[in-house]
Amino acid sequence: MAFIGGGNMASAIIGGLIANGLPASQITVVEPFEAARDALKAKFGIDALPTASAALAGQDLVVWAVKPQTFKDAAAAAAPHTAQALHLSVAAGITTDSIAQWLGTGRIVRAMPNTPALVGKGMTGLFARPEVDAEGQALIERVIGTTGQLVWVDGEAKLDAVTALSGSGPAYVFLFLEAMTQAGVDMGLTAPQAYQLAVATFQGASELAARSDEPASVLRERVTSKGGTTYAAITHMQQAGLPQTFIAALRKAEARAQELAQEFGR
Ligand SMILES: NC(=O)C1=CN([C@@H]2O[C@H](COP(=O)(O)OP(=O)(O)OC[C@H]3O[C@@H](n4cnc5c(N)ncnc54)[C@H](OP(=O)(O)O)[C@@H]3O)[C@@H](O)[C@H]2O)C=CC1
Ligand SMILES: O=C(O)[C@@H]1CCC=N1
Repeated sequence: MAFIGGGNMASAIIGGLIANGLPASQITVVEPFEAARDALKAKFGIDALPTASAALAGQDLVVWAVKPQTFKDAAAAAAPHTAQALHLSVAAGITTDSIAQWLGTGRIVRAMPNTPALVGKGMTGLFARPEVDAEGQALIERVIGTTGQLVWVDGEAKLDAVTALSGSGPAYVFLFLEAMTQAGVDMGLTAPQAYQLAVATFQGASELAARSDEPASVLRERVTSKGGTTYAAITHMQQAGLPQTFIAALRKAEARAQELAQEFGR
């Protein structure tokens, strides 16, 4: 298989594949940025190519891990060498109609992964065009399955929702971690203590939610003793409009995904 673009997201998927036994020798990467090529060599022993070439011919699967802004140019360079392959794109916003036009094939799956894929805890939304058969979908599941969980969506527009929720989502969690750590420091904890408390709280609460049959609202109520500390904090958050702000923020991310399709699509 080949990767076009060898940055953050490509490294996350390559890391999962290698950890699950795929030899690095079976992975070809095209990456114009020298420092990124050096990182691939150091991390995985992969000698990435600086430009697309005939070395891409005969690949079963080509993973597109370039930024939306550079997809069209990267496709123009690689398309002549990849006509036979199944294609997997992780680019935010870029529609499979655009990709099909650039590559001259409709055998495309669009994915929206997230960076916890780096530690095997990724969450990926997938959409397959009708041209992709069951065998192709199974291959994609084997590849993405090495990075964590996956879910297929039945309409391509839903991938913009996946992008807003789980694709960008780790950044929201990190923002909360930053704020909780700051609050801990303000209250007299050391920064490492506050950070450990915040990270462990997210880990524990997420695990509890994942294992519970009850909705998050019930789990929240169980923490919220009447007239207690949690009540004081949650009431402040609700009065400050935090839930509505959060929902509106995700809609901004969804809208930006739609804009990317307009700006950088065909
Ligand atoms: N980061 C994230 O959390 C997520 C990202 N994505 C998507 O993944 C894609 C990649 O993002 P990310 O990995 O963060 O970005 P990176 O910038 O880390 O990686 C993209 C790499 O592609 C290289 N590149 C640029 N042009 C070409 C080309 N013509 N041929 C081959 N490679 C090229 C870039 O080099 P150079 O720097 O020189 O331009 C860069 O190293 C994006 O489309 C993004 O929407 C999806 C889900 C989550
Ligand atoms: O911010 C972005 O555009 C990409 C897509 C999802 C996460 N990072």
